Amino acid sequence: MTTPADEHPTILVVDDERLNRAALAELLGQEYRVLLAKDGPSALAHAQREAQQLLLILLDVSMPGMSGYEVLRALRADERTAGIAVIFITGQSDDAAEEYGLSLGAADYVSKPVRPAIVRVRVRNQIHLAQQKRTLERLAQIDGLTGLANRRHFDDMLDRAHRRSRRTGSPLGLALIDIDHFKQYNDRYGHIQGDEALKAVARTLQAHARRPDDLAARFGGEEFALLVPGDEGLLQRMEDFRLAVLAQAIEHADSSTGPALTVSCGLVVAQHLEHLNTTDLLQKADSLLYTAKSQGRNRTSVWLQS
Ligand SMILES: Nc1nc2c(ncn2[C@@H]2O[C@H](COP(=O)(O)OP(=O)(O)OP(=O)(O)O)[C@@H](O)[C@H]2O)c(=O)[nH]1
Repeated sequence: MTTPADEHPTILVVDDERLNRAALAELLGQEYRVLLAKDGPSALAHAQREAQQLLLILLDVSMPGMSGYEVLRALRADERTAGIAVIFITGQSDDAAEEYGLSLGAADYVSKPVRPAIVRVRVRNQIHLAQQKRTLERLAQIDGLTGLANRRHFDDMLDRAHRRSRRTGSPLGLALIDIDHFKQYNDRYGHIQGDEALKAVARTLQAHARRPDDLAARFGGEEFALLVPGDEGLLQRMEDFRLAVLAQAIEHADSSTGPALTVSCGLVVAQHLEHLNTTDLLQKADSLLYTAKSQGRNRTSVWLQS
């Protein structure tokens, strides 16, 4: 599995001395994309903007204004930048300073004047570790069977989207989706074929999660979820998705709903989230899903908050 950070590992060099920045850029520029910052505030701005690509920061300790220690503390306090590895570069060579830097969470420590070969190896080691960490983080968010986001990741993203919508007043769309008569499907065609049907529905759902902030997830068993910050056309999209599953014509001879595999959906679009927490939203979507099931399945039940 590759991520943007694997293809373009990015390093940020932060040093108030132009010559030091230039030397490190030259040393590392062949292997990495190197960004430069001359002080703490611009380092933080770079880190926030490039958090997806940025794997490592080489951080000078002594800088006017904001010290490297303060920069590291600010990085750790922001969830977007908290996981970025930092190597301190410093002219101070006493043990206490080194111990202090490492205790703040720096991955490594390099003394000035820098020895190029040593810096190159230390950087390579940290980049390797950072890439492994990102891969594990990605794997921990993915459902192994379908490749969609798993329940844990979905819960995190729902939480985040809910906070954002509360703050901005923008709508939040949430759909829960359940395959109809899936027990009978497994009973007739077997569990392996059942897994293939789950994967087919997952692919169709993913194809309908088009915008960068949309999230298609496996909610559990034969249930899926779609999270859509904003509400642009969500109802239409759910209907398109439901009909696309039907159009795949996956034979389901034991379904009382029809000859092909179908899904039922419960859809909520909420805007005033002061009195609706994430559990309320999920419960609402779940009860709408139940309504869709009890009204005959292969349909979408909707609640649009006005
Ligand atoms: N093949 C396969 N089946 C699964 C998986 N996870 C859950 N299931 C099956 O999904 C079925 C869910 O059955 P029920 O909850 O009774 O629901 P249903 O038969 O779809 O009935 P309705 O929801 O009322 O239409 C069970 O038979 C589970 O074994 C999985 O990963 N693979």
